[in-house]
Amino acid sequence: MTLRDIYRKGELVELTIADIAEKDQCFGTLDNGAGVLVRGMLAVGDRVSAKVLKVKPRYLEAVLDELLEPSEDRVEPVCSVFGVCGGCKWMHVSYDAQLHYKKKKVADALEHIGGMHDIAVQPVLPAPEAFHYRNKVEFSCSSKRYLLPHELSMETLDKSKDFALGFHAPGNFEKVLEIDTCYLAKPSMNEALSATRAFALDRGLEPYAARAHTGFLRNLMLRYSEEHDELMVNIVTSWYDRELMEAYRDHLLERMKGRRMTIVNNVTTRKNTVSTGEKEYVVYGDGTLRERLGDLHFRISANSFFQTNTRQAEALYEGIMRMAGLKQDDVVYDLYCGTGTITLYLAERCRQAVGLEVVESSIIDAAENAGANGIENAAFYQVDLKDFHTLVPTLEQYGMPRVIVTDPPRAGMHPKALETLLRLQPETIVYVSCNPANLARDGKEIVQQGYRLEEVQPVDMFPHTSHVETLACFRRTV
Ligand SMILES: C[S@@+](CC[C@H](N)C(=O)[O-])C[C@H]1O[C@@H](n2cnc3c(N)ncnc32)[C@H](O)[C@@H]1O
Repeated sequence: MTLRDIYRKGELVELTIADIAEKDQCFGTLDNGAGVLVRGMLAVGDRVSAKVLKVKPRYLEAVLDELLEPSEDRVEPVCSVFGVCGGCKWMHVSYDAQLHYKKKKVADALEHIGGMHDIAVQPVLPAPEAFHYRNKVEFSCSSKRYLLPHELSMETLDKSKDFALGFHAPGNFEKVLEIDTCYLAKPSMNEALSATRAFALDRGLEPYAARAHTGFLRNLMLRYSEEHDELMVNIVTSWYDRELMEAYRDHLLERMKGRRMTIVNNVTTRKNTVSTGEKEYVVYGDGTLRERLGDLHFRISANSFFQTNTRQAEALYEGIMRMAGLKQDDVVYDLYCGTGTITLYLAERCRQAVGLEVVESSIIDAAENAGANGIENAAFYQVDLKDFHTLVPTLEQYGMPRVIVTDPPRAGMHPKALETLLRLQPETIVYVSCNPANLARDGKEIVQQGYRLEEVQPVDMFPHTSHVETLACFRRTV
């Protein structure tokens, strides 16, 4: 008998959740041994009833129908829109349990995808703050409000359902869920959110309609400097209206008296929902923030890349430095260097650091950051790393790198970039990864080319989400 002979779509099954699975799903087995992938806000140890969505040849796909007995790992989520907003998928489990499952995620990927057994993954380095840790949050404005079940019947919402400022409902490019307080954002960001909403509603600002590509107010992007307790408010609109922006400035300054801030207006006519404007107007202050990481100082503009959890970024970078084990005379490459933060950390401890990155504005920021910090032994090159090999002859002027740090985007390294890295045969490779599966895939190749995976240190940059950053140190054995 196959599973298809036993189960039907829509049928309810009862099971205990045994493990986490890909794509924020969980896994469990039925009494007869059949495996079930379950969607929903679940915790390992929950006893649930789940509705079958698909019967696959070897397992079932199901969705949570009812929580029968809660897991001991469960805690009360602090956020009233938890479960609807896609931002914090793990807010209902204790922080200790989150760390445990993040470590397991890394260990499982290394074993099952990377074929690397007996790797001692270190306990996850916890974040110093579990809430209000984000230094950048981006809210969207929409003419279509995503209504919560209890709001659907509220007549008072008739008017305000045509305006929402918050986060996109998961998988919905059009509808936005109103957010009053985001528990990952800094308190001053929540103040700016509510002040902006009040201004927009009072002035009757037309919210952006994604499908029709009409409307004025598109996004509210907020950044925060820990060093100066200063906020950057970046209001993204479809066109520029100077008088209105001046009124917005006065409104924010009045509503948020005593808060240090700078205000910019990015204007974009593009269809996509990215907050990068085609033109930027500085409305108040100088339009940039200053932030410190370790001994280094950075200037951050509205559109530059910067690690989102400032304090934990320092811990991450300290971990990289420890694994890199630099000597005074070393040459080190920093692949996918963004605005050069890691490169500059490295440069302080070696003879020459070289940062490589594809985005031109990031390379310009990186060179400026080097100058502002008085660092002369850091060089930056703009390159798509799949073409890394074409740059190698130019880089020979610095000498061979003993250490290479690589911090690729979620997709991991391009095979040609990895091939070039391995051809350079550095003694040490420090791989910084935001995706354990791709770390395992690339790690497998690195190990096959004569390296030993010596240390794996996961770092929690994003509490209450399932994301985990990992540092992996590979040393050449031949
Ligand atoms: C995870 S971020 C690393 C940022 C930086 N290391 C830091 O700590 O701030 C990945 C970086 O890779 C860059 N990138 C993405 N694809 C690339 C490519 N094909 N070649 C070079 N850089 C790329 C992105 O622009 C981004 O800055």
